[in-house]
Amino acid sequence: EEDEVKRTLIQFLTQLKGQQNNNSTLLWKLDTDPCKDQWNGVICDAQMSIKRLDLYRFNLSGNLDVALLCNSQPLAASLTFLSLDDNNISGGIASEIGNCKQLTRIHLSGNQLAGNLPASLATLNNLKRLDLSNNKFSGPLPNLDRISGLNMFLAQNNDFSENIPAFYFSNFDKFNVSFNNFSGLIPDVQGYFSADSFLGNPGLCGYPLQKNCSSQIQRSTSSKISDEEKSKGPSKEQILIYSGYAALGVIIILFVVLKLCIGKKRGKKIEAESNGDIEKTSYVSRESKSEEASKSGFSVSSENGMVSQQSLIVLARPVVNELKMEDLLRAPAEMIGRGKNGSLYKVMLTNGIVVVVKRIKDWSISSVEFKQRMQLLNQAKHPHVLSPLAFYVSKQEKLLVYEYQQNGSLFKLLHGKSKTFDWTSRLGIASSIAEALAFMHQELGQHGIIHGNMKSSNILLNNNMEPFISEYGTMPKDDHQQSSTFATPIANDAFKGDVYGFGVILLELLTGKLVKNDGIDLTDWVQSVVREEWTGEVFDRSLLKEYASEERMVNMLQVAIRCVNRSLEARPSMNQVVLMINTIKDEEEKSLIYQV
Ligand SMILES: Nc1ncnc2c1ncn2[C@@H]1O[C@H](COP(=O)(O)OP(=O)(O)OP(=O)(O)O)[C@@H](O)[C@H]1O
Repeated sequence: EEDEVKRTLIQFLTQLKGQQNNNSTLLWKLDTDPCKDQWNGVICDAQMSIKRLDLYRFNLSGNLDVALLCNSQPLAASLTFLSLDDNNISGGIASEIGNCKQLTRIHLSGNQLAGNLPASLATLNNLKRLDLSNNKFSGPLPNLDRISGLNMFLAQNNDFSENIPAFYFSNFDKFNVSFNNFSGLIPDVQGYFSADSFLGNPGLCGYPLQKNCSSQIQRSTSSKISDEEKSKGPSKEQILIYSGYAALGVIIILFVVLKLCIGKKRGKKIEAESNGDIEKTSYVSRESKSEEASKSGFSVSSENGMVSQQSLIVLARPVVNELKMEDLLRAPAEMIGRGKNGSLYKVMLTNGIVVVVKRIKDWSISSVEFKQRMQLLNQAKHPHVLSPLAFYVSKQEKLLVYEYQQNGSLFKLLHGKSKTFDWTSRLGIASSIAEALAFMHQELGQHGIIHGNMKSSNILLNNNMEPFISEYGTMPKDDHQQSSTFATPIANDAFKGDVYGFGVILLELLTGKLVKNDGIDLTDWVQSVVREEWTGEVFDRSLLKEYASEERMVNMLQVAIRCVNRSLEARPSMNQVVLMINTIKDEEEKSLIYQV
């Protein structure tokens, strides 16, 4: 299978390279490994699956053969990202793209790609970002509104035609179809996009363009009708069908009128019999509403104190498909935490799924910004970061719904009663969390989103004891920070706060000690012990008992100490931390092989 994947990739990449391109740096060879030997533009995950093909500005002038790529089952099952931006590639998008179901991003901008888009594009349910701009694509757009998570669609400077289908514009942060050949009425953009997104399409009309639609559409429809009328009058069959419809219409109207008369008579009778009852019923239902709300331990209120009608926005459809606010309010719940930035409830839904609802306190972020933040968090998915399943936002309330993690937090595991937590597992957790945090910094740093509250109670463990960073990007910031940081690149210092938090988690993993113990701060204590050259005293006794390698523990301690350095500049970036920890992990793995 590995050989087949390699062969397919080489064929795909060689076709992309084209005849003229003799760029010898693009070495994709059968006797090497795409992941281990780091083929140009091929990016793999820790499990050595090919995740990304990033060939942006590779000076490629060949042909795009998506069918080849997506007909390879292992590649189709792993590939999440395809970027060929700014090359000189020709060809089109074959319908086999629909097999590459894991794709979240497709970037094909700035090439010579042409032809119609296949309908199968609309079956890529995980797709978030699609950039087809600056190519020669033509024909109508498929109905991409079926992809609920799509939040970027760029198709400017092509030759697309016909109507623009409706999209969920409120989900989008970028949308551009300017300079094409679209025609007809622009769908309702709900104020999310300006005329710039639609300019340069002569046949397009309506808001946000300054071109009134009614006259144009009326003209075209009336000319169509008169053309049809001119071409032929109604046939005999048509006259028969129309008169049939008319007769049916008369019967329906008679039936409705009859029903109305009977209903009115009955209504009058009931009203006369029980005059005060209507008042009573509406009062009871209001009361039962508030009863329902309090059942779950939390209720959602709007300005006028009533249960809000705004709905829950579901992000992870397969897990909590169709979850509604009423389901949350009705389900039995138990409060499991009350921190400085909100309370946490464990909620048992009627379908057996257990979720956790975080109610965020005192965060003066606007609803629009909060929604944008949720969308960005939902895009930046990492296998070791717990993404919200759904959220609710109003002026008064901000709720986040997460999947409940059976095995609790790393804090509980380290400091709770059961202490069967060996060195290899600790190393595995450190490495997974470091990779996840580095990934999130890279994906969301440019939007000013960091974790902001890295600590062992925010590292959760699932059934298989796999770790997850929870509550990423949900930490309210001070107001003065708030207005200045959101949606703008943030200073390096903010990342370094997360690096510090991660360093403290490493110290907890190495020492098994609490962050604050009898007023003594763990970082101060570790640093003082190391200064006195009693480093061995630092480590958790259970690690020493299992004869874990002291050399590797010392190396890890050095990483932790660098992360908690008082000077922000002296702290490494999370990418550097990942490299250091993975070197230690590699050494550990090699030593285990030798032991076997
Ligand atoms: N999705 C979840 N599944 C299982 N346990 C969770 C989940 N989310 C949080 N917890 C646990 O619930 C407890 C309370 O969490 P909460 O977030 O309220 O407090 P905290 O993490 O201790 O502090 P902070 O408010 O600063 O985040 C913690 O022990 C946390 O590990």
